[in-house]
Amino acid sequence: MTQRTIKEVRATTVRGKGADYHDQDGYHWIDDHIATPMSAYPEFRQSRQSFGINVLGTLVVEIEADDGTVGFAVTTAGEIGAWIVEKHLARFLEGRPVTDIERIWDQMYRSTLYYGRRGVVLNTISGVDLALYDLLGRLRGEPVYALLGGPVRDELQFYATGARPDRAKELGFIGGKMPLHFSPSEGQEGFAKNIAELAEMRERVGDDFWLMWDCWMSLDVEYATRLAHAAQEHGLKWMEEALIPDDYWGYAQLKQQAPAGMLITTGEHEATRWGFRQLLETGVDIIQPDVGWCGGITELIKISALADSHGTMVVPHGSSVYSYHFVVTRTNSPFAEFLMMHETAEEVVPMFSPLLLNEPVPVNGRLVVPETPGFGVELNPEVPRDRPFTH
Ligand SMILES: C[C@H](O)[C@H](O)CC(=O)C(=O)O
Ligand SMILES: [Mg+2]
Repeated sequence: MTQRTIKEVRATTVRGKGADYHDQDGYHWIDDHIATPMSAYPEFRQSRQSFGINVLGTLVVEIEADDGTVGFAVTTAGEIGAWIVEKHLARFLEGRPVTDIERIWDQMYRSTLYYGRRGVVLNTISGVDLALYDLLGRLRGEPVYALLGGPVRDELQFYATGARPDRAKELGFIGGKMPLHFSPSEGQEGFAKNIAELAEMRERVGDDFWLMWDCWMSLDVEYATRLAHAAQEHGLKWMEEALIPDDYWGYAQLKQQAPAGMLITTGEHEATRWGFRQLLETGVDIIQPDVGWCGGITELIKISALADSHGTMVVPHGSSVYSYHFVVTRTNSPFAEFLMMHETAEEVVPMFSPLLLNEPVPVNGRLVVPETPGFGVELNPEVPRDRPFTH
């Protein structure tokens, strides 16, 4: 391949749906009285949008090579991310060879340490990193999974996240992860309703189907431990993100106190190899980095190797194609998540719809990752984008 250099980096933003999958209008299961850290405040219990879960919006990073080829990626970072890309990070890319992925990542990370390390800065770095992989794949005419060493299995199998594990079973998924609806602030009555929902879903799906709970950072160690023990008789496979991400000590305690055989999982709001090192030391069973938030593919390779050396599985959070191209290359990522973005979680729809074209979805719970170059998706030209900053 002719050595190509990066000509220009552009950051645009999109409002509504897209990578900010919480920015839904109208009824959606994903915003219907889900337990969160904000459930402590009754006025913010019913809707996550009420406390601003959708304020960021989508960031689209495009990287153009000197021959006009454009790679892109999407993540949750909106205008803040667009500013970081245009005003700060672009300098580490423009004029560099497109293969300088490690150097570019390292310079983006080190140069933002004084205001970054986690959160929206790492989301943004992830977006740039993924766009670079997309560009390299397009220039080489290869899917990203080939750049990562090639697949270790022929197809992916998925569990589904949504309010209807019973429907997920009919659709061929291997399990269903449902949101926990009631937080500790909703007392014993809420606790009983949580257990009743699980029991009812177990009735509907039968004994052999995986059922999991996504607790979205809403619990404390005492409540999570009690809930885990009460859930055991209903065959809960794992309890996800029970605690706030900074409570590494709480995760260690929860892992020790949880019933034998029930998995403790977390990590979608964690970032970088150092954050995941701390998490791995707690003994959790599965780590769940979001590829668009944890530092991108470049960082995920390191996180995954670290997890492998601990004997821990890596099952990325959501992330659509950015997850699929990675998961298919790693033996310690035996299955993938599919986030049901259908309003009532009854049908399979593309996760980042309507922003991406050609976004693959599982059929009968399975997917052969397409061999289209890069991540194999295109931006939908009908979705309006803004470029709030330039450099
Ligand atoms: C359903 C959860 O509250 C969240 O919106 C998605 C998530 O954490 C997951 O897919 O995992
Ligand atoms: Mg989750």
